[in-house]
Amino acid sequence: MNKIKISAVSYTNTKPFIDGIERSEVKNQIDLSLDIPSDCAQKLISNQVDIGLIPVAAFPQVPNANIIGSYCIGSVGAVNSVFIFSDVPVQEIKTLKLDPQSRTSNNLAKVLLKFHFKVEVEFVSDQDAKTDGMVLIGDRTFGRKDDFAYAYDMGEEWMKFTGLPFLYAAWIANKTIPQEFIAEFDEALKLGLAHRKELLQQLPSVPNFDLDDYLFHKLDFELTLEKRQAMELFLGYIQQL
Ligand SMILES: C=C(O[C@@H]1C=C(C(=O)O)C=C[C@H]1O)C(=O)O
Repeated sequence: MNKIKISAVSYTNTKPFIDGIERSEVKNQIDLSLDIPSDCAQKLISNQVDIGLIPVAAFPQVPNANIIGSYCIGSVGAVNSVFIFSDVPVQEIKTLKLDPQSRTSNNLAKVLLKFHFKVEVEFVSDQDAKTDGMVLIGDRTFGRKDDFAYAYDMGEEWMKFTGLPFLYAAWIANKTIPQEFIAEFDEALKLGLAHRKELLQQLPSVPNFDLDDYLFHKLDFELTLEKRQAMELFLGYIQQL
């Protein structure tokens, strides 16, 4: 049987899932690659993989997109790894650098600035540009909050804006995947989440960052109905940008 090709996020947020796959027989049915989120999305869009843990902002670009399983990368309020870092208060931001590794959080920044903070901002892709602030996601944000005058946690701001949790990335397929495989894959993800304590013992500690709190309390991996509603709402806002 051909292996199912999967691209997953290469950040710490996905390590419990990878650990669960490694612990399970299902790994023998998978050809796994770890990529930055923007590449996970690109690989799924261009059919280089069958399933990706991809930024939900890219969902509309995926042919035959369907969410599989019961797990995701989400948060209920603050997530502590998706930020707008800035030198000035948000109301004074005029220019903002986007994160080339992101698809969801770049759009989330645009949505929050326009509809929640109600400020008009110019968005810049050039990483060398001098701007009032920047979007930064993933491990590169760990312990960085104090390096900037202002740090806005976008999971927290989204919750203030909508009263909903947020869905950053979901396991999305670009074709019909056999139900039997999905069930086995989902069990592996569940197993990985159940072994987070052991995983934490293997991970090197990060200065000024509480990894235990991050993997147990900030990230929320359950793909709930509310998170799906948040995704629908978010995609609707993106269309109004
Ligand atoms: C919580 C996070 O969620 C992520 C944010 C993503 C994005 O902005 O496109 C994509 C995948 C997730 O890794 C994070 O990376 O810190």
